[in-house]
Amino acid sequence: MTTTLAQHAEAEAARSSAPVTAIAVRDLRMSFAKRGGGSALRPRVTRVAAVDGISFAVKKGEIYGILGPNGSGKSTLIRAISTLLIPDSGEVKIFGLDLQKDEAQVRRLLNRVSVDAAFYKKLSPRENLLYSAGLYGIPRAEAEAKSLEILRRLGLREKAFYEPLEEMSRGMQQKVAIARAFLASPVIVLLDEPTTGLDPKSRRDVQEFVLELRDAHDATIILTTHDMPEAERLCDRIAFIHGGRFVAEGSADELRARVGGNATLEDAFIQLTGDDLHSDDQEDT
Ligand SMILES: Nc1ncnc2c1ncn2[C@@H]1O[C@H](COP(=O)(O)OP(=O)(O)OP(=O)(O)O)[C@@H](O)[C@H]1O
Repeated sequence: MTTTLAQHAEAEAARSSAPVTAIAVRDLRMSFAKRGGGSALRPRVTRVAAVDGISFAVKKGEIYGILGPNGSGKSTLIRAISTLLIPDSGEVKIFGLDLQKDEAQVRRLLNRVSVDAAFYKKLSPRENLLYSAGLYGIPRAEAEAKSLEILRRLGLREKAFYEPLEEMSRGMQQKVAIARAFLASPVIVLLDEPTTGLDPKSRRDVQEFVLELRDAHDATIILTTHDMPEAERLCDRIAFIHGGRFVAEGSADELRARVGGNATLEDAFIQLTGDDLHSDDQEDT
């Protein structure tokens, strides 16, 4: 069997004892055209910078959190890293592979979970997961056992495994999306607000599952959230994003220390961004 570029990059990473950079993002920029003002015949179109020159690096096995309010650019950043959007400029490297030049290789290393996950809604979680497993080349019996184990672990009752997805709540569908992302034991997982809309018990199930997976499989994870306790609990390092820019980066302790005293992470966010995480979204600011 020939060694792919990606396998080679991973093997190189495993050989070295120094922390390996899994994801390196350099000066990434992404803007969208937005209509506003002008007349009905001649609407004014302006460009809105959703991601405005972001650079950061994530080490192999790290859980890196991106914390910011609605409209701050989290999803756009995740979509650009997962090859769903082509950025205006900048560079993303995954284990040294270039996102655009080596797209096919990179795609095999990445898995993204978001609330807008695409499924065959008339089919059950079992059918959807077995279909995806087939695409990953996982044998059917193994896929069936693994899917069931992950869904149980995420607190989904077994009966739901066989019911059409369209009859399930959004939270349950979210768990199926998470199960699918972890089915193939991916090297890098991009979790776009994985617990938004989940009840407290489900949120905890998902958080514990994410921690276990990182510990058991050394997966590298980027996670976006607006939940402070979630960021503190899961993330080795956190970046505060505001208006498409990273305003601060560090461990939760480091971010709190930058503000001083007995500051909470929320205090740190407010002071460092000059904004409140729970204020109205940033889309029109
Ligand atoms: N497809 C698009 N077309 C036009 N504008 C977009 C598009 N996607 C995002 N935007 C704009 O880019 C900015 C950032 O949006 P983005 O969805 O990345 O924010 P977010 O931090 O993920 O928000 P949320 O927490 O609500 O998911 C917003 O101003 C948004 O309106």
